[in-house]
Amino acid sequence: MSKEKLLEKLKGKLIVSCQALPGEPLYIENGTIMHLMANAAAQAGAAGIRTNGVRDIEEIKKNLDLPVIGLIKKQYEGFPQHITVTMKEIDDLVKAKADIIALDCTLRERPEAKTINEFIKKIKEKYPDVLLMADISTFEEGVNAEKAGVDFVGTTLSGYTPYSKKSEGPDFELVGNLSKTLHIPVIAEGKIHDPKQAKKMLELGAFAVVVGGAITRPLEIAQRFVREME
Ligand SMILES: CC(=O)N[C@H](C=O)[C@@H](O)[C@H](O)[C@H](O)COP(=O)(O)O
Repeated sequence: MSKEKLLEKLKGKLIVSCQALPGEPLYIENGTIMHLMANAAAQAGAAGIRTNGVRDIEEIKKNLDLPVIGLIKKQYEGFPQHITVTMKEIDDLVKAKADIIALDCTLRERPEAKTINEFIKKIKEKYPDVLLMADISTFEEGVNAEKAGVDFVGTTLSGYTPYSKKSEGPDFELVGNLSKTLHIPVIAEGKIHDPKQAKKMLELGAFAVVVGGAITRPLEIAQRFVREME
């Protein structure tokens, strides 16, 4: 799919993150049901899917004709990043035909390439046509990712790095500031728990909105009910 087509499909729309990691109730050792989650999202009118790992990307792409943002969660000893950290994961995601590849674009030191800018340069040299979504946690990281040449910036990691803003809900301020400043699409992601919050993200200038746990993680949803009723 061309970049123009992809942008047209995703603009102003909902992207549903369908992920289950080892240890989570919907994770299956020898199989997956994430494509069923993705089918539900598609039936509801979502415009894209975000998912983890080659198996789920391939399974979802077999079933649906929607753009897939792919990532591989894997941590390397001595480094804090966990979303698409080395070229091995990029190679696997390209092979799995992810339409967009999401990767940690924080400014922390990483394995292989010393900096994120070096890593992005290497990826674009190896795969000139690949589309990259920078998962960032602060304004500075978003600005840097745009300069480094990514195609989308997502607020995925706000609240998940030791130095980023901690709050219960989504980071409206970061989405608003990045949308005003960057020239590339900003994707609002992280802790968006109800439709009004998603709509507000669009009003703040977000290009598209990723919602994960509030739609696809039943444990998380049930916990919110239980906590509220205590
Ligand atoms: C921090 C991290 O590892 N986030 C992951 C990134 O892919 C996913 O576990 C989240 O579900 C996703 O970002 C969507 O966010 P939320 O589930 O809050 O709607």
